[in-house]
Amino acid sequence: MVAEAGEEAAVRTMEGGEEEEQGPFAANGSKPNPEDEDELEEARKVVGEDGVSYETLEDAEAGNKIQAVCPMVVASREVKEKKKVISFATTGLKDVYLWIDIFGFAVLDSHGKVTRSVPYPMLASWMIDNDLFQVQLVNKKGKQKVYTYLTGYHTAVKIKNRLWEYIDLYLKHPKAVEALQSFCQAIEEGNVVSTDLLKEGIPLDKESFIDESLTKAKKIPLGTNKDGTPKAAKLAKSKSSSKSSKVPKDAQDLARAEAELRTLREALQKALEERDEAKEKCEGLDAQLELLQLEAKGGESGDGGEKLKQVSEEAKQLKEDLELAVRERDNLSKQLENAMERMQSMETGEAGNTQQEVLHYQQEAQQLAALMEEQHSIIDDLVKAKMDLESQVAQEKGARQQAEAIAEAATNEAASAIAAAEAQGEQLQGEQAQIVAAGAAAIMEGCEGLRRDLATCRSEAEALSTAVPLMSAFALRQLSDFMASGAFASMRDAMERYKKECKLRKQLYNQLIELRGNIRVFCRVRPLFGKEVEEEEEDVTRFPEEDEITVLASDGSYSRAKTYEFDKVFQPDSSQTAVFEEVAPLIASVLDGYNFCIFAYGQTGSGKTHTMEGPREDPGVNTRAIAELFRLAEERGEDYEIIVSASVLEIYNEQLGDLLVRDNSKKLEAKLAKDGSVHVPGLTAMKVETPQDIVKVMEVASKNRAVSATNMNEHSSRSHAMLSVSVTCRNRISKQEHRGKLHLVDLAGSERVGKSEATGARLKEAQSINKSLSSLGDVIQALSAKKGHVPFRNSKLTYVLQDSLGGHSKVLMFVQASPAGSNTSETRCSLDFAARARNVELGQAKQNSTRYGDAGDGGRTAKH
Ligand SMILES: Nc1ncnc2c1ncn2[C@@H]1O[C@H](COP(=O)(O)OP(=O)(O)OP(=O)(O)O)[C@@H](O)[C@H]1O
Repeated sequence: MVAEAGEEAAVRTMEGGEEEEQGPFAANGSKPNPEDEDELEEARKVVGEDGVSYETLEDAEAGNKIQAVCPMVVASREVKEKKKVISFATTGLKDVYLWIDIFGFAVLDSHGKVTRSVPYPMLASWMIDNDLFQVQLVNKKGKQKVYTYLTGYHTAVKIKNRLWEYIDLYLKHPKAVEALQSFCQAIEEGNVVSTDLLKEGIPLDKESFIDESLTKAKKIPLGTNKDGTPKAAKLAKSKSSSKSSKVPKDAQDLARAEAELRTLREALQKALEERDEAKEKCEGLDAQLELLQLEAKGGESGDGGEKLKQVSEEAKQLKEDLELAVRERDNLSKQLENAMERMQSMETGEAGNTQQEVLHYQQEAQQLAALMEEQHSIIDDLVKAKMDLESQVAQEKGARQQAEAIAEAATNEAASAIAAAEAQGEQLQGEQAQIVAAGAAAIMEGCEGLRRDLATCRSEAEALSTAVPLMSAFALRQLSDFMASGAFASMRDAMERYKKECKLRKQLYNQLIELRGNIRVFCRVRPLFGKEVEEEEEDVTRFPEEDEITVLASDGSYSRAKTYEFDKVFQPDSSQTAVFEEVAPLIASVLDGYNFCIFAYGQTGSGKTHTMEGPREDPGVNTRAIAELFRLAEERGEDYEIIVSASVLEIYNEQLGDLLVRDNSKKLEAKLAKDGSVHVPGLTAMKVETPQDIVKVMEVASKNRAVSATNMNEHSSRSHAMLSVSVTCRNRISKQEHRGKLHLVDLAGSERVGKSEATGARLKEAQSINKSLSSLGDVIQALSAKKGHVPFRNSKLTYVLQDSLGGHSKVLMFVQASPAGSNTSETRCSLDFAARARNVELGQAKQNSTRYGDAGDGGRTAKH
């Protein structure tokens, strides 16, 4: 067999090279095209594995030509039409197509290449068992080989149906049956079937085949052939000659009909036999009756009367039996007639009906098959899904194995790394051990030295322990001798003298600065608080000596440290009382008719208000100063009459305001009197008779003071506030009157505009503050440089402070400082300013003293 030979090749071989010749199974007689040629050429090269295929055309020509033709004709036709007749999957194979024809079956791969083709004669048997399609082949030597294909149930059913479809078509087509019979017989006998047989064969184009088959099936009754012989017989013959054990469906139906006919014939035969038997019986009875009738006639003459009666009854019975037999006979005759009729009809016209029935059954069977197919397609899908899952599982397994292999490799690697590390560790341990040993040896040596030292120390200590008591006793003796001697007394005297000297020196210094009229400067540093503590800010202030302060760099280093000396330096823990103690001695001068100005300078939040005003429960300088005034006045006795009044002036945005009236929109102007004193016409002055009165005054002023928030301090004062207390002290006896003024000024914050990040109204405030404070700086500068012109008029602040800074007043400045590192530069600016101010010599203060009645009292009289 030439399993690979294509249709054209096969025909050529058989026809002796007639290329134009078309094989009998060529689809509609179409001519082959070059592409088909290529495909077929390709197909020829494929070698079957079963040992029954032929490799070359020569082989085919050498023998068994015809056997090669049939499958190849079918195969090439299918290849040509590129039909995927049946597809199935086998392990390791993809897109393999299997198809079966009446002449055999072939297997194609996805490219349409024939991988195996088997002619019908070699197909010993085939069967479909669930998902398996099994073919048993037999080669020329009679060797059997079984091929099993995994098809899926649905595919298996397709295979079966297709096979039956072709067989049905062939069996319905007389020419096909003839061809099949001759073909099979020829092969069975080992003859080569002539090509003419195939040439004369019927086309396998399915559509035309079906039409033609059905037309012919109508025209040619199945019961007869063209030559008039009963077809069943021929079929039986063909069936017996075929190697296939399968019986066509029509043949089965006809066989069934034959069997039925046979049964009916047998029944008819039986009925005829029974009829003959009954006939015989009837004839016997008639004869008996006749005889009896004769006997009856003779009996009437003698004692034959009884006998006649008996015979008559018997005859009556026999008659009844006869009638029954006749009915039976008629019945059987009728049955026989029916059977004959039925047989006749079967033999004549009912074959068509049977055919119809068969077709009907076929249709039903097809419908059932379609339903089955549906189910099988679902099952196929499930089988496919299962296979997919299995392949996935296989993949997963592969991946897992790979992962395990990687893990194992990693484990091995880790193990070897650990081993290497251990080895290295051991080596390192060895090295370390050597180092440790060397170190230990050195330490031991050191210890030995220490031990020696210790022993020396111990011996020295022992020596000392004996010496110390002796020495102590000696020292005590010396001390008591010393104390008993005049040296100790003189030393104590010296100490006391030294203290007196210091006090004197201070007094002299105070007198000196009094004479010079220097501005006294007290520096007060507040403690770190709130945010500064939370953020752990650096405290950049140090106090190396009394009344000295050092400001470090903002990071707390001494790199840019600067030390200042002031008249007094109050550290953060200084109390309000301690601060006022230093102020108190200066207050008395107010009662003596001197002007005294205390002002607090410093950046926002540095403690100006705290020092001047202070909280109610721990008041600052203002309250304490007034209280001191009243205390001093009281101290002076009833000879003195003290008249005290207070006013509070605000300078806000270069405008003067009265803080003792709620509506301070009234414009105020400072006036400089001829005597050099400054007064503000229209400014409210409140009589103060007790220290508590001044507290009330300050509360009113505090409420009216312009206060707004900035990002430097939660309640930053944005204006300068000046509490002016006028004190008139009259001596009732001498009629001497002293008029002194105490100005207590809480300046606005001195921080730079840039840092306050103020905008809009706040910016204007800051600019005004800057202007007044820089004017103050200029005034201080001019005063310290003893310049002829002092620019008091440059700002409202300096103008108002003119009578304090202009030479007739005593001035004390509190420079307030923050210890926080973030405020370092502001602190330095303030301290630099204060240091300059301290150098200012205002000259000796002028006492305002007149005779009683020489000048107006300017206030109401307070009697003590
Ligand atoms: N010596 C101090 N001891 C304890 N707390 C202080 C001290 N000095 C200032 N404070 C506190 O620091 C905060 C700021 O002080 P204060 O209002 O007096 O600053 P300021 O210089 O007057 O500010 P502004 O220029 O905004 O008026 C206040 O809460 C105050 O109680």
